[in-house]
Amino acid sequence: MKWSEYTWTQVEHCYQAILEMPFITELSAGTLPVETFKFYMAQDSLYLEHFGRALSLVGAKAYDIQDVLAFIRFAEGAIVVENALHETYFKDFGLTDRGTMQPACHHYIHFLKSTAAFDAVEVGMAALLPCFWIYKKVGDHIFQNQETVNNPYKKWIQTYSNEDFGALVQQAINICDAAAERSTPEIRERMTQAFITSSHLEFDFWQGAYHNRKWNVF
Ligand SMILES: Cc1ncc(CO)c(N)n1
Repeated sequence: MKWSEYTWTQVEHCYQAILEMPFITELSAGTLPVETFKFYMAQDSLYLEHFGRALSLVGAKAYDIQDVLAFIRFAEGAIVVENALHETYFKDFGLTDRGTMQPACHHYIHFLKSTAAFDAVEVGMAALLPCFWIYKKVGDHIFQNQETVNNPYKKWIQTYSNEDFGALVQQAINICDAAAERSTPEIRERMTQAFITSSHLEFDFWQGAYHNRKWNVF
């Protein structure tokens, strides 16, 4: 069994729970409050910028030159999506200031950056994989179960259910499988743990947005 196949079985429950989260079901139905989506979008803009930085760092550490190239392209892609958020979604939803990182985003990004910086490169790759894979699966799920014609969040759904994103996701999975294959059982276990942690943090990112979770103000 491939590392990715085994590891996915470890997050299947988390993934099923994500599909049932109010953020996801309401986004899918088009009934998610606009203020909730705006909070999510502002946080996601910050997320994507720093996700791009973490991808670049893993790219710089990769052994295989093709993997270096792939991660640099992923990083570019994350920053291009961030720009698209700013150019279109922010304007569509009347958002001007993205503000500062709130707890869920802060936790996730700092986990990604510290894993990318301090752990083995394979573990960094595995930590970054749910950002691709879970979004693709959630995007496809929402796309297939859509009932609303004029969903205000249609563009978001298209971003993650389209085939171009699907190809990138498959490439990221393949790179992780090849890296796992070349590594040791100990590293593979750390890869799995990092993948599980990031999957939980994906859940928490949506949960934090749904509940408008912010730092205390003193
Ligand atoms: C929190 C989060 N994870 C993954 C993606 C997709 O790359 C995103 N836009 N935001």
